[in-house]
Amino acid sequence: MTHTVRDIILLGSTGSIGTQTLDLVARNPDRFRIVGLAAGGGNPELLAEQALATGARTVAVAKGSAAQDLNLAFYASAKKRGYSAGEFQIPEILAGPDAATELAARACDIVLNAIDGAAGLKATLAALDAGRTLALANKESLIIGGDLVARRAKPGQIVPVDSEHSALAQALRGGRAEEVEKLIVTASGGPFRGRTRAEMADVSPEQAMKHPTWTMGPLVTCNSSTLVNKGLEVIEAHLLFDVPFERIEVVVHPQSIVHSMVQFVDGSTLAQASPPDMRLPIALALGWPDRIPGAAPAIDWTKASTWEFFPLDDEAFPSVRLAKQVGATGGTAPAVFNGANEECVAAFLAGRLRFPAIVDTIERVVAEHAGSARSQGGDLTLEAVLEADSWARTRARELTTGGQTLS
Ligand SMILES: NC(=O)C1=CN([C@@H]2O[C@H](COP(=O)(O)OP(=O)(O)OC[C@H]3O[C@@H](n4cnc5c(N)ncnc54)[C@H](OP(=O)(O)O)[C@@H]3O)[C@@H](O)[C@H]2O)C=CC1
Ligand SMILES: CC(=O)[C@@H](O)[C@H](O)COP(=O)(O)O
Ligand SMILES: [Mn+2]
Repeated sequence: MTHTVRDIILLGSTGSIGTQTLDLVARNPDRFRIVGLAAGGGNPELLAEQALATGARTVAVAKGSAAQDLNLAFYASAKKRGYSAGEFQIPEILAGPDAATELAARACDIVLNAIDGAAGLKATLAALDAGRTLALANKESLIIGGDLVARRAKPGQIVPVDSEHSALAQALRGGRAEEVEKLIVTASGGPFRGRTRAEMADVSPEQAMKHPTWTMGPLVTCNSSTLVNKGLEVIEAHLLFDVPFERIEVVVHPQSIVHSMVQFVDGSTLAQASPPDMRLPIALALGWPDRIPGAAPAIDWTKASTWEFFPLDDEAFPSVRLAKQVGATGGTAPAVFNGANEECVAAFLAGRLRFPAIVDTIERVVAEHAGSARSQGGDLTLEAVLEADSWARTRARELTTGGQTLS
């Protein structure tokens, strides 16, 4: 069966999701073509190599100073490939903090946003405003943008890449919206599953980076160790599928084979199960609603296996409860939650903050925000979200430096 080739602009191409996406695209040239790549500028050699390998027309790099490195890297890569001068095309280079946003609005069929953190927000808005299908891995942009993002998206314009939300979207195909009883979001439980708060007091960044089942970028990996990732994912599920928070539950599933489930009013639960491999949800998002044959290995049912499910330990991991409160508050509260988290994760990974202080600080910054004028309602604007994000980062920094480090 022939397919129309879909042109893709990939934001965050040098990262974990980005590189897995390029692997998938390379294996399906009859379906997908890369027309644009964006990265931060931390790895110009890899970005140049990717651009030459894909023939991307345009390359965007956030660090303005990286443009020169990129140019040099293109020629070095071309030389390494044995290309003569006329054999390769130097792509257009966009450089600066808004380069990815400019690229996201360029002609294509799909923008896959795989930037990490709040930095992906403007590009998400630009892709939606340009009418592109947005394959969304950058969960933070939806979560902090909330209604600002949701009201710019046409029905079906945002397709989830996040494994749990891809699973939920698949299971939701099994019934009508009014037949949904609840969403069950699964969590690996992270590297510290089973520990008490006291037993996590002195864990190191290296320990937090040892995710039990997934290999991911540093921010989402640290967020999985505090369960902040799961809290973010509950808000993401609420925004994507319009299910109230009280009907979204988290269950710990250490094997990370069931990627989430939908329970219907008749008592039936539909689950999506596959070995933990992000190429499957990436492929489904790019091919939606079609499935891409061979996207990732399936479960080997000839082998014995055990799947476990446990209730979440809210005492040891309060971030999910906090995220639900923040999500229900809405407005700029999610931006404050996420901004404080990104600041504290950076401090923890740099060895400047103890692990328990990540969620403790988020809790305190969120509480201060709730009591301040800035959290008033009304139509959310980009300026208000960015201001709340910046305030939260500053406040988190103040609380965790100058001897005020929380327990
Ligand atoms: N990794 C995974 O398995 C999963 C990830 N996600 C989500 O997907 C997103 C990406 O995660 P992951 O791939 O792990 O992250 P990584 O840290 O591995 O990669 C982040 C990518 O974003 C680029 N980047 C950072 N800032 C900018 C910017 N301002 N403009 C353009 N590019 C930028 C980085 O470029 P550079 O290399 O130059 O710094 C890098 O290519 C996150 O939101 C994460 O929560 C969701 C589910 C699973
Ligand atoms: C693969 C993916 O979607 C990640 O968000 C993953 O879910 C993180 O694992 P946790 O379940 O430990 O948060
Ligand atoms: Mn996930």
